[in-house]
Amino acid sequence: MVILAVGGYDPTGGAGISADIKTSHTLGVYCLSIITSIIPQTNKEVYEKYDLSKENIENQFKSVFEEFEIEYVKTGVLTSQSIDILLKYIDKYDLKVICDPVLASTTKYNFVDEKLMDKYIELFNKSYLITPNREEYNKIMEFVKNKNYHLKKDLYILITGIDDILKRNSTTINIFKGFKINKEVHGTGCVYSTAITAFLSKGYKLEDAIKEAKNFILSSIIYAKKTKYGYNSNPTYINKETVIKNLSYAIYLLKKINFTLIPEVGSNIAESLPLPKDFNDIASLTGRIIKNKLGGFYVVGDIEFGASEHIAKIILSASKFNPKIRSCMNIKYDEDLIKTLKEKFKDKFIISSFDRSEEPPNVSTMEWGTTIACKKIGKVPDIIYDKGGLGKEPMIRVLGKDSIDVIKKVEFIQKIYNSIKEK
Ligand SMILES: Cc1ncc(COP(=O)(O)OP(=O)(O)O)c(N)n1
Ligand SMILES: Cc1ncsc1CCOP(=O)(O)O
Repeated sequence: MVILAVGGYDPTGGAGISADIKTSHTLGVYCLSIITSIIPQTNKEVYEKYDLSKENIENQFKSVFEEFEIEYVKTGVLTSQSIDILLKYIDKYDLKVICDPVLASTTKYNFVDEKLMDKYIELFNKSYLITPNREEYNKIMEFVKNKNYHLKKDLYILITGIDDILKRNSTTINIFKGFKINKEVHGTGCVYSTAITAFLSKGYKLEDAIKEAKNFILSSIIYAKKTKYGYNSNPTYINKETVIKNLSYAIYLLKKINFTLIPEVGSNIAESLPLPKDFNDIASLTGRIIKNKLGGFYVVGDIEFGASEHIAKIILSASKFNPKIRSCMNIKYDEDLIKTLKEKFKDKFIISSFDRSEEPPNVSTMEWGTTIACKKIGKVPDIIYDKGGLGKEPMIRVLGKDSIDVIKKVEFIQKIYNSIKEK
């Protein structure tokens, strides 16, 4: 698959063409790119907008269309010159244009004047989809009304926000629910519209492309790159395939460990999609990891979503404190082990716990215990343990960013346990 991104260049890589290429590459789609303007900026301000010449943009278009067959084009920051050229190519190659009408930067630098707005309306009427945020949508509709312009009836308009509204011919077709994440990530809009374009190029129907891109953008916000003045887009794709592959490899690694920290109830390891809503967003073994009679263990069952209850509840609670924590495994409790980890490895493991005797009535122990353990230290620990209760085995739970991370922690913990027991 190939898409073309036409937009501005942001040297910090947060927005513009850099964000488009990162997004497309992450989604396995080859991204051609045409630069309209060079826009040095930070998360505090835009320094300038240097527009490339008509001739240079003409040659950029000429090169990509000479070298590639192109169906989908995503646009970011545009200039009059680049719109004039693009309009000709739309007609010549019957291009499907997804136009992200970037009227201004989040740092309030205007990219568009009235003359350019006229050009944008012309482009909208030759586009497949436009993806304005709510503010951009209102400005566009006010401009259209004031100038007595009209938008073509078959133009899809996705008004982006926490929830996104898909319209066509003034009719709402669908609403895509989202999450409010308190993190302003530079380039989010660019990444989102490019992700939609990439999924369309893979053959997704529009509403499926939007849905998948919405999930994608949440991961990219969660894993955004921290900068001096904010966060930059860091397109990250974690889907069911990613989770199943991680768990499969984690179990492969576990089998290479002399793993003996298996509780009587057995162990399970689980990993979730980003921001899991329920058990169905979390994969684990359908069985358990259980001891065999030779001092080793069996891995029982397959990897399936919705298979875990106890570990899933731990992940659901932990991810509310830190959405980067997507995996957990329960292992056998040992007092000396916890004591040693606390005393000698506090720089490697953050440890917290809960006491079952303090459990209030009518709660889920795993949800309540995990929440208590996180609140106690103000973050999600690497290890949550409890000393058991009436008919309840004491337990250690190891948490991490994914199941491979968890297994590597378990491997280290097992080595510490072995060294203690050898003494
Ligand atoms: C070169 C360039 N392209 C696009 C933008 C807009 O990015 P941002 O201001 O972060 O807005 P969203 O992408 O989040 O809508 C830019 N600043 N520079
Ligand atoms: C029984 C039990 N209790 C705490 S973890 C555990 C094993 C894993 O349970 P599940 O497979 O329901 O996550």
